[in-house]
Amino acid sequence: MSTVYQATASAPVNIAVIKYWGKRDTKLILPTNSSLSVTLDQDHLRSTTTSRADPSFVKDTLWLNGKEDEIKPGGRLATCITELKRLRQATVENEDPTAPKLSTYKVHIASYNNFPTAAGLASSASGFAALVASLAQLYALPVSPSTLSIIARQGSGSACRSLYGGFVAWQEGVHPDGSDSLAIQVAPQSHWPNIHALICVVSDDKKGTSSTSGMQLTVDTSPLLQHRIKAVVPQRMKDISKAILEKDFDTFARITMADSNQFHAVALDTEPPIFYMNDVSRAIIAVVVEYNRLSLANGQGYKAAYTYDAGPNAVIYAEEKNIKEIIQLVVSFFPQREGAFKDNLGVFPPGAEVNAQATVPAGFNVGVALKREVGAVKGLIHTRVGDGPRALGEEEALLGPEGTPKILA
Ligand SMILES: Nc1ncnc2c1ncn2[C@@H]1O[C@H](COP(=O)(O)OP(=O)(O)OP(=O)(O)O)[C@@H](O)[C@H]1O
Ligand SMILES: C[C@@](O)(CCOP(=O)(O)OP(=O)(O)O)CC(=O)O
Repeated sequence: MSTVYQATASAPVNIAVIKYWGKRDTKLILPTNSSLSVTLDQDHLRSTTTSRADPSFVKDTLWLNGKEDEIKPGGRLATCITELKRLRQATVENEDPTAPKLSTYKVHIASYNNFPTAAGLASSASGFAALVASLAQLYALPVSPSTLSIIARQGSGSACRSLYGGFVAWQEGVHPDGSDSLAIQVAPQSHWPNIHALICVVSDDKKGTSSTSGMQLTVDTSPLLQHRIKAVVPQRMKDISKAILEKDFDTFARITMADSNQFHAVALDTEPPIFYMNDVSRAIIAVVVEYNRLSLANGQGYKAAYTYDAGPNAVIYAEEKNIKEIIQLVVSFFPQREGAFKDNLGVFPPGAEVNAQATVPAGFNVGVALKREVGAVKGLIHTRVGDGPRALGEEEALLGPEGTPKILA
């Protein structure tokens, strides 16, 4: 029997606290500013990808969630695959003439997201990171995650940050070829493991204006973006990195919310204007603002930080010690359908009905938002900071013996 060259990896989602919005080079995906994110725990949200190289395959093929996804020549997927084959040849095959020439074989790739694709839950980030991680493993590339991040970046900018766990910066870089536009780890998951996240799924529909087209419209038309790039982001990158290293949640929260607000302000400053948040998003902001007001009045500083990407879903970052109170508060305004809250981290007693846990802290002004109907927030995902891509065993492989997906859509 001939050798099967196959590898499986999973990769996490990341949610930025300093937002990437704008490219200076659209082909290489070079950003107009640096950004910084928290990698979320792939025990809860992940993309898993299996890659196989075989001389009998006739074309590079990708199945996403069991359905074939076209690999357009010159497109983002093709670029990532080509770059990884090039790296295999340069760093392995040219060094060791006995190494199998995997770079000359076509690949079959099967990937699965355990959450909705293209719904503003950063599936492109975990998806391209898992693709790059699985091919890097298949090709036994002797390179760092930062080097791999340069390739993932060319799949989707935000994907470069999912090559590391913990707290991750994407340095914008200065070289026109993009060789220094890469991800670095500011701090590992273990540095501040009690950073938790509550994802409030306001909508899991495919969004109206994609990040890719939206950000280019902003680059082309928004005067406010120029101010953001020059005068705001550089200082925020320094300040939030320091806050992370010092585990200073108060500063972390203040900068996170200010940066989300400014990202949505530059979207609004675009011609024609782009709106990603809706009334439910804004009501969640009102609840978090009041929660922090109360906490500040009690001398406890900020206890929750909201952030929104290119869609209406909220991510609320908080320290573990406050997350139960925050979930109880959120369900007071946004009651959940049965089963819509997954108690991934065991906040409530087993079998507890989450709506029955609803309560607001003493002194909280409930007039800041209206209580919504069940399902206005479709789901709540409680997760936390997590690790970087994982190599998985054969039992987790998504390709069957023939090199086609085990599960079809
Ligand atoms: N597991 C995967 N493997 C390869 N590509 C993927 C994977 N998951 C998603 N993608 C790619 O990412 C695209 C979705 O990206 P898009 O930016 O529209 O949505 P999103 O990532 O959910 O939102 P955002 O990046 O704005 O937070 C998919 O159409 C597909 O091309
Ligand atoms: C709002 C954001 O989530 C934008 C993400 O944009 P993408 O990485 O999806 O864009 P492309 O590079 O064109 O694929 C902010 C962020 O993640 O930093």
